[in-house]
Amino acid sequence: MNINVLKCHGSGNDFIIIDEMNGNYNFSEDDRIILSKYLTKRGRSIGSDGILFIQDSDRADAKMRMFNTDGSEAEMCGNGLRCVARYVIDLLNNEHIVIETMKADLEVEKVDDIFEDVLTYEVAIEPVFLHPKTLPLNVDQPQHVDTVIKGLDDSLSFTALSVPNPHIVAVVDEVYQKQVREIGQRANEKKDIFPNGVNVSFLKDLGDAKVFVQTFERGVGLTNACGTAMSASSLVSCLLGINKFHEVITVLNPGGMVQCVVNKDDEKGYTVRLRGNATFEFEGTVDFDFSEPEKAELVEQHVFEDEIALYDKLAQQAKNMA
Ligand SMILES: N[C@@H](CCC[C@H](N)C(=O)O)C(=O)O
Repeated sequence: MNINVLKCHGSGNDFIIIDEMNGNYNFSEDDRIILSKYLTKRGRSIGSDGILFIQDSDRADAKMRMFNTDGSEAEMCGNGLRCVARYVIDLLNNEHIVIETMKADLEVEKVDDIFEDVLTYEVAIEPVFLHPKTLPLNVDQPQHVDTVIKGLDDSLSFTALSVPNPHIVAVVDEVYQKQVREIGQRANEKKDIFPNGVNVSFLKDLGDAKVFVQTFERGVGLTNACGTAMSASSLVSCLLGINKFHEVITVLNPGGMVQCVVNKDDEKGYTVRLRGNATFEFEGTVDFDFSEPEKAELVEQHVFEDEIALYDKLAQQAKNMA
């Protein structure tokens, strides 16, 4: 069968969008898992950090479902939601819309560019919980803030939170990719501690409301950036007094940069607004046979060269700032 795909990224965290609202594909749940495992393999048909399926919603403007490269489905995806926001906003010609996700219906909107000519979108990251059972993290206290996780690593202190996918964040003096990978892999092997796995981030404070964040993503591995992780890390930086609630935090990452504002409200508790690019790379068609998924072939139809070049400038500036 032929499947239309749109390749996109948020902060270099890249995805394949498949529009099931207009595509009429009738995928089963198994089909989505197979597509996620095969189309995301780097060096093969496309390659990405996951697939974003856009579906009809009976209560919002559209529904986003996010699948990791191992075929697991995530509760939420911040960088992906910005890309879906752009796609649906363009489709409906409406700049403020609501997207249904697994745990919440989230407002998304087009906002002023955070970098010259790089189209920018803002998404709500909520609900946020600090109770370890919401990840789940098997520990016996109502919150796990800046504390060693027994059985993971004795030298690192983590804060655990769900936004609403599960995250742990360590504040460190220097970020070493090798260490992030090692701890990320270990955390995701230890099902007695994290039964559903976890996204693991290391945050370095750069001063002046700027931080650098590197993440090992559950179901994927090290990525250029993870939107929910940058939101979770920003919240942790406010909880630990590094940054301030209600103020813009610039989050640099290996793929670029975003802005986060962490809000604290008596009624809603903690919420985060995540703002950044949603860059389209190319659109095309994949010839896919579910009985021979490894033979999938991409026919590129249109490459968005100008957007790619404009984003490269942002990424370069982010590199200079980190
Ligand atoms: N990259 C995403 C998060 C994707 C899901 C994550 N790997 C999980 O399993 O929770 C983001 O931008 O938030």
